[in-house]
Amino acid sequence: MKLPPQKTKIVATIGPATKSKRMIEKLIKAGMSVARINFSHGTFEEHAKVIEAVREASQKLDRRVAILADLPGLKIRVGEIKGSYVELRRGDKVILTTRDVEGDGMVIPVEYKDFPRLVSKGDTIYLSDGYIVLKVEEVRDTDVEALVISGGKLFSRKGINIPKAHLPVEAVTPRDMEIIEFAIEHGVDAIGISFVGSVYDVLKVKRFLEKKGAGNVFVVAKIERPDAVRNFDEILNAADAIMIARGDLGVEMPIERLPILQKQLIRKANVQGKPVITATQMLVSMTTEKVPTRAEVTDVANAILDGTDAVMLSEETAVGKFPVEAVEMMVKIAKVTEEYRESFGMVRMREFMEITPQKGAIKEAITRSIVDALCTVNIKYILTPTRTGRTPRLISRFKPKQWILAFSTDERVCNNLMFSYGVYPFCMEEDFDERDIVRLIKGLGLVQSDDIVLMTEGKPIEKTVGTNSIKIFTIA
Ligand SMILES: Nc1ncnc2c1ncn2[C@@H]1O[C@H](COP(=O)(O)OP(=O)(O)OP(=O)(O)O)[C@@H](O)[C@H]1O
Ligand SMILES: CC(=O)C(=O)O
Ligand SMILES: [K+]
Ligand SMILES: [Mg+2]
Repeated sequence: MKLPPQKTKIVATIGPATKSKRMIEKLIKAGMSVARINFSHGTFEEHAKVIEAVREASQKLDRRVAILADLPGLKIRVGEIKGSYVELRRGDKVILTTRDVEGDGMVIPVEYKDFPRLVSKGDTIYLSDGYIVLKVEEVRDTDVEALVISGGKLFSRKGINIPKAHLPVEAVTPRDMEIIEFAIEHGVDAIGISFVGSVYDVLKVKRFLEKKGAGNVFVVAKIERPDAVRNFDEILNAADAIMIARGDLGVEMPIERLPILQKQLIRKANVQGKPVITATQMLVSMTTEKVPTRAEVTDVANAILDGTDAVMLSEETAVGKFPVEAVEMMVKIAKVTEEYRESFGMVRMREFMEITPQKGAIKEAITRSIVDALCTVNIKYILTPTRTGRTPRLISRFKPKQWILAFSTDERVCNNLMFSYGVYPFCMEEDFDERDIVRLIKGLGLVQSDDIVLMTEGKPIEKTVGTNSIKIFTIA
């Protein structure tokens, strides 16, 4: 077998342009690692079909794909607009209303009953990730009258941001809980919590999952409001992974702060060994064009150099004209860029040692010592038997140039390793041992006699102990 050309993981949002089996197969072949379903759009019926199609295609092609269910959360949205969009021009007066109407040029429905209570005269309202800007002129019972400051095409169901408004503190809504139940029933691997405000949002979802016997579902905390940035350390600690959701974050905070914030959040997630997804507008011009802009290509490359585990596509694959090309483009950028990060290992480790406290876990010491070994011996693969996925994730944070082959008996653990840079998971039979691993990778042609590999172990092997040793050996 051949391992993928790139170690960076690719999250692709499935939508109208890609929900068919044929398109999902194409995305998988192109390199999609995670299929994201945005529950802000579409119906349960559609989503159930997508889930089934992803599982079928993944099985047919023998390529592992995780499924991420992204919750709507607290986002206020525009309702349905006649003919799917209206063109708003600078100087136009519009009425945003909570009345149940279909939108046209003058009247725009808003799907949030308390909307008029959130704004007052003079406030700025952003539509469609900040693409359109309005200024509030008058607030009435169900209506908000506003002036278009900066115009553009406004499509149905686009987001509304009012950075000044104080939204309810709890980000996880009753509707989100219903979606989580649906997701569990349909065997989704991971849940993305939108607009996380504090650690309690993460814990609420975690507790619910545990109660439902789905404690192994991955919880991805989406960082997209200032509260989440402020409470980031606690959120990171409780979540399994994070997403830098730059779409909303870039409206809720001064957009010019994004680049540095992205680097800071990625570094913190790396130190903790939690996968991080960089999301939104990465190749957005490919929604309509076959070739991305130089700035977009550079953005993808820079996110990888920052240490992101995964890069994400939204409208590019959900509604775009070139979804397969967008995934292929990310693969190409990743492949070329990753070659230039080799030397990061030691530098990063020194930084990590300065940040992490001395009273770290045994795994912490073991995974650090691997970096040293990789610099000393010509090691072909890092082999990690794992129960929870923790060990391969702790190694992945150093972004080694070797693949980390992970071996687990748990399908869900394998799927969730699809979020981690450079990790290739294999699902094993119960009670597998070192010989089974070597037999498997030899059989697949990944290694030959005389190749040197590094394996992490929990000794004694018959007991449930965490990883506490490494072994470097030559394949017989
Ligand atoms: N399942 C779907 N059905 C229809 N359209 C979709 C679907 N998923 C995504 N889209 C379209 O692709 C666009 C980009 O997707 P994306 O997931 O970034 O959504 P978003 O509306 O910007 O909100 P969010 O902040 O929740 O990500 C959406 O605005 C929507 O127009
Ligand atoms: C992905 C997402 O929710 C955002 O960028 O806002
Ligand atoms: K969402
Ligand atoms: Mg968002």
